[in-house]
Amino acid sequence: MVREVDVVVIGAGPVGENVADRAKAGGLDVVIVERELVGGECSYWACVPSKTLLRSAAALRAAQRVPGAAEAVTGELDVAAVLRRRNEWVSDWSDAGGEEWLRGAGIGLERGHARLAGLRRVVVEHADGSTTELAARHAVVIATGTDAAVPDLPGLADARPWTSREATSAQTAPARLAIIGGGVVAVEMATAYAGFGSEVTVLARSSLLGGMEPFAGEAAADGLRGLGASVHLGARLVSAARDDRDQVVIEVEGGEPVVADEVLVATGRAPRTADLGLDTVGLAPGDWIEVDDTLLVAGEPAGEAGWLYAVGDVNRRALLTHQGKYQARAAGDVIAARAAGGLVDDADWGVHVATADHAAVPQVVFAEPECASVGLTEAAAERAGRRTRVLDVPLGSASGSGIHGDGPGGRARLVVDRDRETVIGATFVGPDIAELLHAATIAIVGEVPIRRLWHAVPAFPTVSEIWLRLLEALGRPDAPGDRGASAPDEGAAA
Ligand SMILES: Cc1cc2nc3c(=O)[nH]c(=O)nc-3n(C[C@H](O)[C@H](O)[C@H](O)COP(=O)(O)OP(=O)(O)OC[C@H]3O[C@@H](n4cnc5c(N)ncnc54)[C@H](O)[C@@H]3O)c2cc1C
Ligand SMILES: NC(=O)c1ccc[n+]([C@@H]2O[C@H](COP(=O)([O-])OP(=O)(O)OC[C@H]3O[C@@H](n4cnc5c(N)ncnc54)[C@H](O)[C@@H]3O)[C@@H](O)[C@H]2O)c1
Repeated sequence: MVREVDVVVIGAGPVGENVADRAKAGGLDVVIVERELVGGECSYWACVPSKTLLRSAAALRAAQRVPGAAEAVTGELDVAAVLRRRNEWVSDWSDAGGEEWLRGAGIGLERGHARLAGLRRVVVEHADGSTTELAARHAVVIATGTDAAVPDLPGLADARPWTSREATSAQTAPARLAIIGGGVVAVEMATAYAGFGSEVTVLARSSLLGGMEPFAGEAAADGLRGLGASVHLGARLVSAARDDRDQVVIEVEGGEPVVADEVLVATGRAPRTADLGLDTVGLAPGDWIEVDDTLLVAGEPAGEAGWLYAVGDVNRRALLTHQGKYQARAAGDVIAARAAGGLVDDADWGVHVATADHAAVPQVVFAEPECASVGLTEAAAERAGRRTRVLDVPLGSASGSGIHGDGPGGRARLVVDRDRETVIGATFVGPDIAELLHAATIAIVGEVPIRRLWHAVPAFPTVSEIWLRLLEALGRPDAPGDRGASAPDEGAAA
């Protein structure tokens, strides 16, 4: 039997859920297909468990930076309590809440593995081997996310490596953890497990946090070392194996082997498209799926344009939950608009496009210290041929930062477009700076002129006064004597 619906969404991660929600709100009849847990990677094996694993030790360190509070911190981190709190946040890996939310929103759920079966058709294979065929009147949306990519290092696959799934769901902390990779997962998991007291060794083939300003990766490396981790940059790995004592032994070119109880592979992601029936619509199985700014799959899949969308991680535009959900809002709304024959607002920054993917993708790495960035780095701006001014100020130049806590202050950078006189990139590195980021995102997306930013007054004494220090470093427009001048701050830390 074929079940006819307006829209079929494949994958009930945060992105699929949001597409379904918007399309439903637009008056369409929607079915979502999920083969594991409603809520996806983010809720159960990524954002939520990783952040709950990190938070307790970060809170402890924050207290230790404030004399008076520091003296009151007399105990050790209670790792078992951290793991219990993580288990609560992931509902012990039950998606009953997600299922209830779908029911409440009036979105149909088919549990099973979905595959495309030609034009606007999807076949769902259920756990008992039975199938359901879905025919979409208007659109099919692929929101299947990504899996961890495991590199082809000799012996690694047989060494039972952890991926982000095992690292975020472990019920005990290994005594020794080796981590291959230097990106966000590697840095955050190294921070979490070092905080638990594991002996952590990071093996990165280059520097850390490659997509950010170099000073962010340097601070993350220093921070990890400060937590007792070993950080090897530029490491060339030869092989990995589990020995007869169940230890993982990783051979490193020109160095001593690294021996650990577990090895986490954190070397990026691969799209979940290998077994999705992509060949039935003329696309290559296993590939990332290219889309336009309305999230429509490029070309004419199965010979007809305008019905197949790919949203979230799977389109590789920005592998972040918030950015995928942003795409999802645009996709759900444009599907409803196209179904109704309504106006499609697909100009840059229109309702139905994900323009910010190109200009302002915010990201916070919950490292020690936190590293947050949005927009272009200095190097990316240069590659894009933009004429820029780059301003750096120490975080401690805002007295709010010093009052917030003692210790290494961190750094803030703005990348300003000289021709347009607007901010096009920002990076903040320091303790508890995550919440500084959204102001920068608004400045970039709003293309707020620098001369107007001078009127956005940060409250004293908040860490946000770092914005004033950055503007002072830039100089006030039309005040020729003021280039780079900095007015005194009441009580700024050195
Ligand atoms: C360790 C880690 C930490 C992270 N932390 C953050 C963070 O702090 N902030 C942030 O913004 N991002 C973070 N991310 C990234 C974030 O997890 C992803 O960007 C996000 O999950 C993508 O959402 P999605 O819905 O596209 O895919 P997913 O969350 O992967 O969901 C896809 C869903 O599709 C289902 N599915 C796949 N194939 C099929 C099929 N054929 N049939 C039926 N169902 C299918 C899957 O079971 C899954 O439920 C983190 C990632 C990792 C690995
Ligand atoms: N706080 C957050 O926002 C957050 C947290 C975790 C993950 N994420 C997202 O999840 C995605 C995946 O994170 P990730 O850390 O796995 O990927 P990543 O792309 O951030 O980093 C991959 C790292 O692995 C290294 N690498 C790649 N191939 C390798 C190989 N063959 N051998 C050795 N090293 C290799 C790269 O040099 C890089 O350092 C990211 O895009 C990130 O945006 C976000």
